[in-house]
Parts: sequence; structure tokens; C-alpha cells
Amino acid sequence: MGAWMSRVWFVMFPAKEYKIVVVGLDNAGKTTTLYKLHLGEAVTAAPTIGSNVEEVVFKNIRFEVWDLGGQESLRTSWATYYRGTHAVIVVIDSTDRARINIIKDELFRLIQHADLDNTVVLVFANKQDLKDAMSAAEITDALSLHSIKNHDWHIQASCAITGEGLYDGMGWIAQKVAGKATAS
Ligand SMILES: Nc1nc2c(ncn2[C@@H]2O[C@H](COP(=O)(O)OP(=O)(O)OP(=O)(O)O)[C@@H](O)[C@H]2O)c(=O)[nH]1
Ligand SMILES: [Mg+2]
Repeated sequence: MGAWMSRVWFVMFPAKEYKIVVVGLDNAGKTTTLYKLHLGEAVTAAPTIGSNVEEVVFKNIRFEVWDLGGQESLRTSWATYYRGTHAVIVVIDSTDRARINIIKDELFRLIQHADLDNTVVLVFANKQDLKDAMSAAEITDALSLHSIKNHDWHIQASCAITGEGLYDGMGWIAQKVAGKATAS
């Protein structure tokens, strides 16, 4: 298709973009996850005040990915980002046993939010490279994920620094929101 035709095509049929919101407690690895997906690199991230937003293209699907600050004072503003969201990613620091109940409460609060009624939930059991990390199965139990009936959910072990598990998780989201086959 010529450049002119492809521009006309784009105006007539703009490519759909899916919105992802990334939540989790401070220090979980949300920003590291976002930039590993966006740039393919591990960045040195400072604690996020507010949000970062970047485009991530995966399997020819465009995602607008919002990474929200996880500090306690910032969590009340998460809901202001929910409208139009197709998928929520919850990033867990798998070594943070002391605060697993806090993120569980946040998770159950967010899945009841009306703006997230049709949203799928992916949990990254992050920091699997650390030797005292809880397994994905332990986190599934600790978060009572099996009690979630009104949303499709999935848990994926990950390491945001190396990128391990991140594309498997994105593959699950792609398949759920865009119905695309994910076999490469
Ligand atoms: N070992 C290890 N460290 C990680 C991993 N992911 C992130 N980190 C480190 O964890 C720290 C916090 O990472 P961030 O990505 O800034 O965490 P965040 O969830 O965005 O934190 P807030 O912005 O405060 O909500 C940084 O020192 C990261 O390098 C991982 O998979 N393994
Ligand atoms: Mg951050």
C-alpha cells in the first residue's frame, strides 16, 4: 500500500490500543516492569510519584501502559486511572511477605470498582531471582486468587530486571483482550 493510501487507511480504521493499568505496593517493581517492556532494558527507577505512561507493542497489538506510584499516600488515586482499562497488572514483590495482606486488600478493593467490571487481572509474582521469593503458588494462596469469580485472572512468575516471564504475562493479556493467538 502506498504511503498516501496507508494514511487514509489509518484515518478510516485507526489501530485499536488497549489500556493497561499497573498497580502494586511501592518497591514491587512496576516501573522496572514497564520500562523493560517498553525499552527492552532494565532501568534504574526512582519511586514513582504520580504515574508513567508508555506504549508497549506486543504481537502487533498496541498497549497504553500506565504505571502508578505504589506508596500508601498515592494508592487512593489509583481509581482515577481505571476508566477505559482493559487489563490490570498487579506487581508483587515476592519477597515482601510482611505486606502481602496489604496488597491483597488493595486487589479486592480494585476488582470491585465499577470502572474495572470488564477488566482482566494479571498478577506478576516479581523478583523471582531473589532466593527467599514466594512461589507463584504461595502468592496465589496468600492473595486468595481462586476466590475471584467475577474477573479472569492469571498469575505469572517474573523477574523485571531480566524480563523473564514478562512476555508470557503479556501473551495472556493479549489473548484475553484481543483474542490473538500467542504462539510465536
Ligand atoms: N532483584 C530484583 N529486583 C527488582 C526486580 N524488579 C524490580 N527490582 C528492584 O526493586 C526496586 C523497586 O523497583 P521499582 O520498579 O522502582 O518499583 P515500583 O513498584 O515502581 O515502586 P513505586 O514507584 O515506589 O511504586 C528497584 O531497586 C528495582 O531495581 C526483580 O525482578 N528482581
Ligand atoms: Mg515506580
